[in-house]
Amino acid sequence: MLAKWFVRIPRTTWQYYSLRVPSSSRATARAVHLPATSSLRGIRPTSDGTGLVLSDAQRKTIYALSTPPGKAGVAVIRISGVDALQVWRAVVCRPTKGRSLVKARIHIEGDPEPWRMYRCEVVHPETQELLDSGLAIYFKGPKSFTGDDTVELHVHSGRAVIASVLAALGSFPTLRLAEPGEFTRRAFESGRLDLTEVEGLHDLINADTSSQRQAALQAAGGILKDRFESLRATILRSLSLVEALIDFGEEDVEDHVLDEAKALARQTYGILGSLLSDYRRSEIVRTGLRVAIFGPPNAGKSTLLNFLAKREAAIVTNIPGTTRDVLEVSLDISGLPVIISDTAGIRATDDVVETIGIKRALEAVEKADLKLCVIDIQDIIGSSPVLSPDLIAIIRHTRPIVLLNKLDSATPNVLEETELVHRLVQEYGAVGVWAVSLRTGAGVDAFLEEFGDHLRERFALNDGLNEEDVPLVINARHREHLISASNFISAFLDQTTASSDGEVDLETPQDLVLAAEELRYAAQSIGKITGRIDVEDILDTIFREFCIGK
Ligand SMILES: Nc1nc2c(ncn2[C@@H]2O[C@H](COP(=O)(O)OP(=O)(O)OP(=O)(O)O)[C@@H](O)[C@H]2O)c(=O)[nH]1
Ligand SMILES: [K+]
Ligand SMILES: [Mg+2]
Repeated sequence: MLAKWFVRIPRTTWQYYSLRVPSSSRATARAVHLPATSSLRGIRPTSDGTGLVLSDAQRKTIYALSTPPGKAGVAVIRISGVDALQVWRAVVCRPTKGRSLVKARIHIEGDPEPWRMYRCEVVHPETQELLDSGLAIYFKGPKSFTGDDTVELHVHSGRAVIASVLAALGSFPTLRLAEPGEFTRRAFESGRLDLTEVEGLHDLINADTSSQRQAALQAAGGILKDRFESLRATILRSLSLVEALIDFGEEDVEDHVLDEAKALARQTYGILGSLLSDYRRSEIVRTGLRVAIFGPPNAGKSTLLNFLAKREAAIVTNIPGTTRDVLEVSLDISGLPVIISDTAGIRATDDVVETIGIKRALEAVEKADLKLCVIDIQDIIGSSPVLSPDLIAIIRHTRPIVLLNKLDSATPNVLEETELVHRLVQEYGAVGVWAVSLRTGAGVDAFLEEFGDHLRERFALNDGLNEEDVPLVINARHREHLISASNFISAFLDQTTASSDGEVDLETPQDLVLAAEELRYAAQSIGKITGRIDVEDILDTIFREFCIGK
């Protein structure tokens, strides 16, 4: 059981440190000595955002395979915690020439130099049996990923080798297998990473496309953290001005103090607004851009999907009305994650199933970030073009990119003489028209290249996400706290803004105290994003999503 006790060290009238420590004597000693030490390792803020918690999980040494299980060149096994060095002393031996499995092993003299790779043999700590030969490295805390002493064993990645090394580590009574994400959790708890960096790391491991990788690197590298911390600092500066007014009264503080506090709040409010308005773009980078393919039957919509997916994802036949349901495929187009859906051809029909399919097609088009209308080029050539009024109405409404397919069936300069092409853009509002043959591949490369550029341009997803002025990629959790911070700041501004008679409605100091409270809550909301404010309830969710060994 954890005995909770708190050491409160007053800082200002409203800030204090508190410590919650386990009841073991060692932890107690650390807690008692804490104020005198400069290092705050293993300590993080408490729920009120002003104190610090000493993590009890910090004690146990954990180990796990950090590379995917299975046959490969190298497997990395990580051991992290106070006993890491002890593990090294017991299992890491000097490489020897004769490969006898049973002969006495020579342990490396003295302790390893940190951050240096050693060629070694890995042996069982009790039987001294040779398990594998490989490499070992010792990271001395706090300069390690977790912040604790860490040893990495690089062995051959075979099931039996990995199993024997893990079993050997399991024979240490003080070691236990790490839970999913536990190494990262310790990095967070020791203050090496904040929550946005943890999330960035998670996204980096799961990044499939280059834009996801860039956004994840941005977060993992602390850019999000820095921006959020600076927002929080601005709110706190505003708050300290209001606090000064409260503490010293209007007579002793210069006139413009409240104005200055409000200007800072307004500035923050603006930044929050632009972060939030950019959320859809963030979502696109994180989860993918939705593109819907639609058009008349038999235009080659499913052929296009298969072409993009590089596999036979959808059924293609020359029978109009082949596709009935919406079919979704995740793709990487020019480094962007794209979820592309193929839909039923739009036409008037009595078929019940097809009718439902067409309804779903229209819904998918409505939902999509980008609409791609595929039309058989034959349908628009000649004196009597056959685009249905329904389809024209949908084009007008959705402003799609139009792909004229089956160029192979037309004469090369067909587009110049086709009036409808010009009308598609000028009258119906298509954002672009390309002509291709999905059968011969003519025009397809040019289309894909320009399509990729179009996506990047339209959603401001240019290369160089790490540049200062590039918008940040935020996730749903960040968004929630940004919204509440924005609401609190707006409430503060309301409460301190001149009423209709031109007088600021702050009759009593009490009013100012209440307004200040809004700023305090706003700062707390931002603090929750970085994990500066204790967010115990969501930690489990975040770390559970990691794999074991990370
Ligand atoms: N000549 C020619 N035929 C093509 C081309 N692209 C596709 N087709 C053919 O057109 C027919 C219809 O293709 P699909 O991909 O099934 O068309 P769809 O738009 O998905 O049709 P539905 O699902 O029925 O609405 C098939 O026979 C394809 O082989 C092309 O560029 N040139
Ligand atoms: K078809
Ligand atoms: Mg189809």
